Amino acid sequence: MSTITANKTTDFGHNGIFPSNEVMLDLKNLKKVYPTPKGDYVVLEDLNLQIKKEEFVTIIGHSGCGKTTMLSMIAGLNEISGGNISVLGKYIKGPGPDRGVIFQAPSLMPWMTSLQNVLLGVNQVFPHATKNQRNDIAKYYLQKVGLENAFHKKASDLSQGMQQRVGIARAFAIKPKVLLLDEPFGMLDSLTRGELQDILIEIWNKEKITAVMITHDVDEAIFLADRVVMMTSGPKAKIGDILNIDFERPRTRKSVLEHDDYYTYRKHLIDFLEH
Ligand SMILES: Nc1ncnc2c1ncn2[C@@H]1O[C@H](COP(=O)(O)OP(=O)(O)OP(=O)(O)O)[C@@H](O)[C@H]1O
Repeated sequence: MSTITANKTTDFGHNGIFPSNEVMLDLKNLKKVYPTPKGDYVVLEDLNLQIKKEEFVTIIGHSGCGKTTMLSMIAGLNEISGGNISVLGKYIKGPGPDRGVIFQAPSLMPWMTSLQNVLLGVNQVFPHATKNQRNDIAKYYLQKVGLENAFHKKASDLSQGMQQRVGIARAFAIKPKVLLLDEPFGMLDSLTRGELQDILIEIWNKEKITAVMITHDVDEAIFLADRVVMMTSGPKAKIGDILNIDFERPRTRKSVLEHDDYYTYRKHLIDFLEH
């Protein structure tokens, strides 16, 4: 039986917890202030987090604590008010192809086909590849998400689950170093959700990229993650606690549910959220 290793990140200090050559993503003393009519609102303050290469990290925390704010800052879509974020030791200065994003709603171009939607990113990131090569990349990832029969279907004709599959294919097809996922399965029924979790893990495992995913679902957080990061409630939210999930991979839902530590992990996360 493995043991629970829950580390308080407040003990980590600012020099990091992992050797620098193992770190993919480094958030140092991160701060975010939103100006509001009532004055400045400090959402995040002194937030420190390191994420290792090829790690799958899930983020949980109360609604409104600042999870999306943090993720959008990593994506380079939201300005940093203080501190810094680096990818492989380089400070980020805006969005870039090294970071792919999957949102809750995939925001596809509704009049374009699945293939055309995936090609939008591929064409930008691989401008020197031939048209055939770019088509092959886009089709490869569409096949991976089970859309081999829907290359030429318009996005507006696809179900929500299929649209999210296109969103996943689109994000992987630009071959990012880091994949950022903001509640990607939040709007889906549980069966589709399970299927897409399996697809996500399969491609993540094959591509060896780093994944950071926000979820409100404690079971999803445990099933997918190497570590579950818990954010404190705002204002001035930071990392409150981190839980290492020591289950072997590949995992099945059954093996996870039957594991001796499953309910201990679950209780740890629920206790954190309830206090
Ligand atoms: N552009 C903005 N201007 C002012 N306040 C904002 C802005 N964006 C977000 N906020 C506020 O910042 C806080 C954090 O929002 P954020 O969306 O990051 O939280 P969250 O943890 O992702 O929430 P949820 O789990 O509900 O998605 C909230 O109080 C929100 O109202």
